[in-house]
Amino acid sequence: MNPKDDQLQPDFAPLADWLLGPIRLALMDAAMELELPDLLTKTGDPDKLASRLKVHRQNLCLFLDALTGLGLTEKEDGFYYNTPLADRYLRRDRETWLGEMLHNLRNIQHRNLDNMVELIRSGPSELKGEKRLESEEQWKNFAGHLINYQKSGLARLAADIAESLPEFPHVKKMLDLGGGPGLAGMAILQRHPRLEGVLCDMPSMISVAREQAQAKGLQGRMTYISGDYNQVDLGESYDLIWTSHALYYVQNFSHFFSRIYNSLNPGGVFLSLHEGLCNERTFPPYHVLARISLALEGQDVSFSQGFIAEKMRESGFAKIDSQSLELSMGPVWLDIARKSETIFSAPNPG
Ligand SMILES: C[S@@+](CC[C@H](N)C(=O)[O-])C[C@H]1O[C@@H](n2cnc3c(N)ncnc32)[C@H](O)[C@@H]1O
Repeated sequence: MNPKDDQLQPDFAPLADWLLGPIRLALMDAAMELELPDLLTKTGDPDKLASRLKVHRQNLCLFLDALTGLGLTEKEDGFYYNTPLADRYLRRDRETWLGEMLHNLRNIQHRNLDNMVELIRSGPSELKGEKRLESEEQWKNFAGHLINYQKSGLARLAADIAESLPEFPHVKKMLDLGGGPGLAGMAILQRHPRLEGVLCDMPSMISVAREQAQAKGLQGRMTYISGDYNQVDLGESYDLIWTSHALYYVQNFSHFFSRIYNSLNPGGVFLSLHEGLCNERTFPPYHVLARISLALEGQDVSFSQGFIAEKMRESGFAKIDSQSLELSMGPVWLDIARKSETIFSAPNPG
């Protein structure tokens, strides 16, 4: 073999790195179980931490050193502090606490790791109840985690996107379709004092959303459509429809998008934020890996790139613009569908 050939071989660093995946997760889990991010706001002294937690001091220090390697703590002169990451997302007293979301997503994303080979050999078997993605029971259990997820960034993103539309000053009525606890739609409402909001979701989510609207003082500006969006009347005279990560349960896209089209006023805008798999459904890796457990059990629901924009076009929208956005949980496509070629942006919103 030519010695130069050896230099052309790939490094095995990725394989070595994959071994660390379960270790990283176990460290984060243990930190949350010990409620360390909360405790570290009171003291970073390992002696005090060990005595408060009633744990083995030396092992606690080894563990804290590893958390520092992971990026959840910083260490200085033997004292430990939360990094901004741990401080914002792993403290239970923060409204951006993601503990429940991480727990729920782990249960979904990892649920077939132990029987992966069996699923590859035999294929999916029939799924019942809560395990089915369209089950209301499942979404009911996820309401709390969706609240914190939306507060951690999605709500602001939705409001930024809506506000950036030239039509926004003239928008009077909007629909948040499959909006869960509704904080994305409510954030849009908070950017526009005359806007009325409608939220469509399953009954159990609607009751959570009512509480959220009340807490924000938006109860007088919100109404609700409770039920399966394939069946219920979606309402009419919208200027804006927002939907994110919610179209997986649509039974007939052509029919559904025609209903959306008809529910919009002339000049209305339909915004969709969903992933778009490409490279023969192998990319982006985040979505492909995060959803392999679901896909193997027969729930391969991810959208392919361009699918939603194509359905928008087919249902009569005159102008569709698509752009990709980097979110914390993988890249997504924002598809903006307009009923009219010309953008409605009269000079004075009145
Ligand atoms: C992944 S969550 C997304 C929530 C929110 N749009 C977001 O981006 O955070 C999916 C939402 O779709 C709702 N959903 C699922 N099937 C539905 C259906 N058939 N009709 C109405 N809503 C549905 C769920 O209750 C849940 O709130």
